[in-house]
Amino acid sequence: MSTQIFSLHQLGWRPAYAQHLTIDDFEAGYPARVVGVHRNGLAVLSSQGAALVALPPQRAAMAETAITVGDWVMVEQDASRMLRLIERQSLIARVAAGSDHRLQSIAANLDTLFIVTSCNDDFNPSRLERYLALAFEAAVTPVVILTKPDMCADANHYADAARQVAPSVTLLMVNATDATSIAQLRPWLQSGQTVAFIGSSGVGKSTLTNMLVGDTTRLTAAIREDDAKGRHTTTSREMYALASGAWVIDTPGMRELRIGAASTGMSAVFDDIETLAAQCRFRDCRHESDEGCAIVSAMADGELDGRRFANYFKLQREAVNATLSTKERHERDRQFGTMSRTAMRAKRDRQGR
Ligand SMILES: Nc1nc2c(ncn2[C@@H]2O[C@H](COP(=O)(O)OP(=O)(O)OP(=O)(O)O)[C@@H](O)[C@H]2O)c(=O)[nH]1
Ligand SMILES: [Zn+2]
Repeated sequence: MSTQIFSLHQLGWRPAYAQHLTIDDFEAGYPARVVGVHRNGLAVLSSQGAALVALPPQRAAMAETAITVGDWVMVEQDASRMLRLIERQSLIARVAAGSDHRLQSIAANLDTLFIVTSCNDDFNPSRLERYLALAFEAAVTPVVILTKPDMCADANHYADAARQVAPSVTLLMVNATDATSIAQLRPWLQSGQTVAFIGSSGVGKSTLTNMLVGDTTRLTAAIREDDAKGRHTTTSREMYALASGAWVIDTPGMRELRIGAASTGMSAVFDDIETLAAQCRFRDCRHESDEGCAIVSAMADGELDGRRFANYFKLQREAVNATLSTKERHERDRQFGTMSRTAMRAKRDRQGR
């Protein structure tokens, strides 16, 4: 079991968390940060050290969706049992696979989301927009990292394209294999800061984190702890400390993110398009013909990239889908089913069968 003890401040505690707690809360328990979520409880770190705490019975069933890595919880004094979840400052969630489109928590209380892409074929403005919308929706500050500038003849071409997509977002060009270059990340990696890396396979996320972990013992290593019945259990952590004192959240869920109901995030990334849409002559403009449509006219003038508008449309559709209730989705699927059956019948009729 890890013996390192962190202060609340080192663990990322902020005064804002205390605003939602009462004196009674502090008398009953103490705050702890969730570093792993398991079927039999939560792996937490607090100023008392590492522990595996049980979930209250009503929480256990919904633990996987309700509490996530990075969360702050109150733990009962002496009982190793979670009392309550402390209100989050930010939350990355995704639409769960399956038909009910539940929102599933992935990572909580992040300060920065590093969006990693490379100066090569991986670079894709639409994917960048998707990740940016996700960060803004989660209330996390995005920072774009362009890796492999050393392997490309014209890295500035990629940097310009990234700036065009997100003029107000910080962009760093980082050779992930070079410690001097990685030092550019320092302002976001101060003690108690929590970050995550997102991006396609092979863009350099592990290279970056491995370099940043430095000499300290990597805390992702499984730790052995006694569970409530005195048995040894092995728990793995999905949040670990960097040499600088910052925390990295690295959960499997981070690698499979789809956008959810992201209206705030969409507005932050596509404010240019939403401003244009407000100038269309008709309030319900579908932006398809040039009759008083500010968007069609901006595309014709070359002021708005057709690719960007198409991606806005696509993400918007995904976001709407995510907010439909199961009943509405069934109704839509049923209508679609009727439509395709009618089409099939028409086709058979035409073929004289
Ligand atoms: N020259 C150079 N090589 C890099 C850079 N960033 C990453 N690489 C190399 O690219 C390869 C893939 O990097 P990884 O760190 O494994 O990529 P990843 O994003 O963690 O990939 P997954 O684990 O599959 O998600 C490794 O061989 C790295 O050494 C860079 O900035 N410059
Ligand atoms: Zn329009």
